[in-house]
Amino acid sequence: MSVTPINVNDDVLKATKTYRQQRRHVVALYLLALFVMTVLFGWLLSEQYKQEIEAAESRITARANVVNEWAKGVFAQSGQALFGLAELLALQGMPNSDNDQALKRSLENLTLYMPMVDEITVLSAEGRALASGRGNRKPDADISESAFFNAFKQAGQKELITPLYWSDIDQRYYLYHGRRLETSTGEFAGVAISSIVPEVFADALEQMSVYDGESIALVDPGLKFIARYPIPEEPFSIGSQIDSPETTEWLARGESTWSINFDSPIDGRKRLFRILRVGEYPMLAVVGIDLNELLSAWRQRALILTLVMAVIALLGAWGARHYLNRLALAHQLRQRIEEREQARAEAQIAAAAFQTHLGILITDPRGTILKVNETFSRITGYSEAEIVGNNPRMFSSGLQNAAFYRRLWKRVIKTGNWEGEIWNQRKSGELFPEWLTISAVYDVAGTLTHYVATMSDISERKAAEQEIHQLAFYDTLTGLANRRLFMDRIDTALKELQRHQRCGALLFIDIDNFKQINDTLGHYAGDQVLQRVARRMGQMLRDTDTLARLGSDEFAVLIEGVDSNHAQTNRLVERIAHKLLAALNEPIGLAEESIMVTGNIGIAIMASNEYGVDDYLQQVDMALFQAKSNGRHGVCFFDPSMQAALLAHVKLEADLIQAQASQQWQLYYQPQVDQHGRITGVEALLRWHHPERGMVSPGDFIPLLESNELINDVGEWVLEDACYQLARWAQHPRLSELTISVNISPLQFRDEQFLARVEGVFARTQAPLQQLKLEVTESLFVEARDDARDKMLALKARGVRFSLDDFGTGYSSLAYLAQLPLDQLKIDQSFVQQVLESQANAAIVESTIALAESLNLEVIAEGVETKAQQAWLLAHDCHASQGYLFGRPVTAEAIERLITGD
Ligand SMILES: Nc1nc2c(ncn2[C@@H]2O[C@@H]3COP(=O)(O)O[C@H]4[C@@H](O)[C@H](n5cnc6c(=O)[nH]c(N)nc65)O[C@@H]4COP(=O)(O)O[C@H]3[C@H]2O)c(=O)[nH]1
Repeated sequence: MSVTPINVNDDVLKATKTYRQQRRHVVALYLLALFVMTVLFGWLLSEQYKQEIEAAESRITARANVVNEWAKGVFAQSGQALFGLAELLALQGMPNSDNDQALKRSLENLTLYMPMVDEITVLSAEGRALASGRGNRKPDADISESAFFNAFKQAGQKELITPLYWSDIDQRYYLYHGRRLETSTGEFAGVAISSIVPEVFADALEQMSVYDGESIALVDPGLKFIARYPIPEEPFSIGSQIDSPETTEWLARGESTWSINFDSPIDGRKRLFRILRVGEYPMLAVVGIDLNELLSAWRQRALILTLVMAVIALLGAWGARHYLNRLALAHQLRQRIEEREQARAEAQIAAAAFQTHLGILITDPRGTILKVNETFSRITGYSEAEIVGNNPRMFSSGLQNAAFYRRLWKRVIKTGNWEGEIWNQRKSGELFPEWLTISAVYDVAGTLTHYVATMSDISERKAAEQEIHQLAFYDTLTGLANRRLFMDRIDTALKELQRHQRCGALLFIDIDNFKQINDTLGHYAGDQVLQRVARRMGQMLRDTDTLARLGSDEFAVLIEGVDSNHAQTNRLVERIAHKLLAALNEPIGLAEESIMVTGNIGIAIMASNEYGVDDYLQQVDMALFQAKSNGRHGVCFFDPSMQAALLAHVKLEADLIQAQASQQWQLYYQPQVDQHGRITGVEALLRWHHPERGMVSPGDFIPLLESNELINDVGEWVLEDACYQLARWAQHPRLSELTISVNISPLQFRDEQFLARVEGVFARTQAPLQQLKLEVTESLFVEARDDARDKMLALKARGVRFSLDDFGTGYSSLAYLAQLPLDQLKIDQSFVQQVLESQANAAIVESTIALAESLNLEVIAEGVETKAQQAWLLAHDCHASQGYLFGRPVTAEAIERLITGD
């Protein structure tokens, strides 16, 4: 089934995000439009307001100017009349009581022509009224002391107008306009005063056409009310004091015009005022306009605009809301589509998931199987029809007990799921491991609806794990534990032993000459030998013991918790070790031949707390080394003295390397005699002059030389020194017949470079090779026999002879003797020295002599110490001998002296 990948969740999220963004954009756009519209309307209204105010200002300014001019005209008219009067009186001179009638008439006439002037009076220089324009009114006022009158006495003061002035006589207010009268010579002659009635201003203002809300007022500089239109209601009448601190302040500033906006102190209405000083006269023209009335049209427009704006805002809000609704609807629609897509995708996924490589089984809450997938059928081998309706118990392997299942279900009920490894049974009856997950499924109300189990067949994985484990911890050839596992087991065993105060044992088993077996019989045979040996040893051990293969031919055994008694443990382990050796010694039948293997066992008893794994490994190693060194194919327990011996061994090894470097070697020669006791030859025996130890015997260091391959170099030196000796003796008539037997170690002989090295020695020394005998041991022929034979033949061709040393101690396989190019058998001294005491030894020696005779080989007995031994040997036809009886190993010079008698 192919499934189109749908990333539904991502789409839904993206769509929701876009929707929210769009919604935010619409709201932001609407608010922006609202803001712009508000700013625009606000600006429009403020502009109109400004225009209204500016228009009103220019209107009231113009009106104030008109009033100003008009008021000035009133005073100018009065001023002209007074001027004419003053001119007249200057010409005619001031009247007296006799001639004042003409002046009175003139004054009456003047008054008649100036309706705003109530009376014109002429005062004498003393302030006494000389004549008045009001008919026969008696001049009764004396104002000589008044500031107004006295001001005219100043020559420069021509004309002066008072603010509103209360006339006690007339009980009314006047504005007195005075003019200085002068004589023809210019001296102060008196004052002509015209009394201007303030009402005239009110009448004049009344004549003016004013706009609605407009007011025109005249006040004197002391803010006393003179006139106003519209006429104010009580208590404002001429002379009333107007309370306007702002105006008082302005007056103090001395400015001539002022526009201000405040509540009128007269009618309390908020007005825009234009205030002008009326020329130099003591009067202010105040034109005001009622702001309420002025702005009523503007307010109306503002109201309309606001309404329009509100309507637009509402319409916009409605449109935006409508759009948002549409968006929401579209979003919901898209969401629903996407949810449907999601559901479809989930269904697809569920279907795909159901067809997975995992086996799936679905049950109802009672455990009745409702459905399984193909994988489940394939794993179990049951078809769906065979499974559905059953209980999963049908797969039970029986390997898990009821308690296991109880725990499993307890966990499922508690936590909702369980997972783990379980063994089940296929239809075929085969048991198999599976990894099982059980999940409880609940509906939204929390009611258990199903159980879903998924499982995977882990038998292959298990097998692979097992294989990995096997490879990691077991030896592939023998199936035994490998070094890693063995070390692990020792570690664990040691802890156990220490905890339970018991003893255990470590055994290292080394198979002798396995390398030779491998080289001569091939690796396949070698492998077979190892497998057989492993099997046999395994049969000798208990299940609790661990048998391991640590290296090619190294085996080890761990014996755990044997006993708490050390001696008891020793005995038991020794018995086991001998059983193992005996098992090893059984002949092993291979395809073509049967071979014998031998081995050595080193044992360390593990008991105390003071040693760790490494210590015990070291101990068992030493014990094995000791067992091998003993050379008896036996068993050796570790004892502390070994450690010292090993150290000594290590020291000796270092000294040997030094010995070779500084040529601390010397050859001693031991005589070999014939039946007459005549020296026919010598055996070259190596001696080591150790700077501290003195003369060291080869028995102590030859095995060490062999173990680190120094034997090749030392052996070459021995051969070379012996050959030089031969070459020297060849020059001596009484020594030229002497042979020299040189010991050749099997390891030296087997070395690939052996022939080349020997040829080099021959070439360098030019020794008479027919006088040279190489002593080889039987062990040389245990393996690579053909190779040894070939080398012998090659040397034989050069005239070299061969003697078989230590005969009778080794393998003694007679069959090969005939095939080898030998010249002499050398009877080992162990037989010779017991020849008189042991019949068995005597029999061996006898048969060796007979064998040599039958093979046409010479025979020589070594280790002859007594005449009796010599006699016995001679009686049994062994004519050649070597031993202390004839001479100990000595220097070449000593041999020469012995023979030549010099
Ligand atoms: N008890 C007793 N011993 C007697 C008597 N006659 C001789 N011997 C000793 O027996 C050993 C004879 O040498 P081997 O069997 O070849 O045994 C030799 C030989 O296997 C080895 N060896 C000595 N020199 C060399 C050498 O140059 N090369 C090699 N590869 N091995 C050598 O060391 C072994 C021991 O040599 P040595 O200590 O020199 O010991 C010599 C000699 O001193 C006797 O009547 N009684």
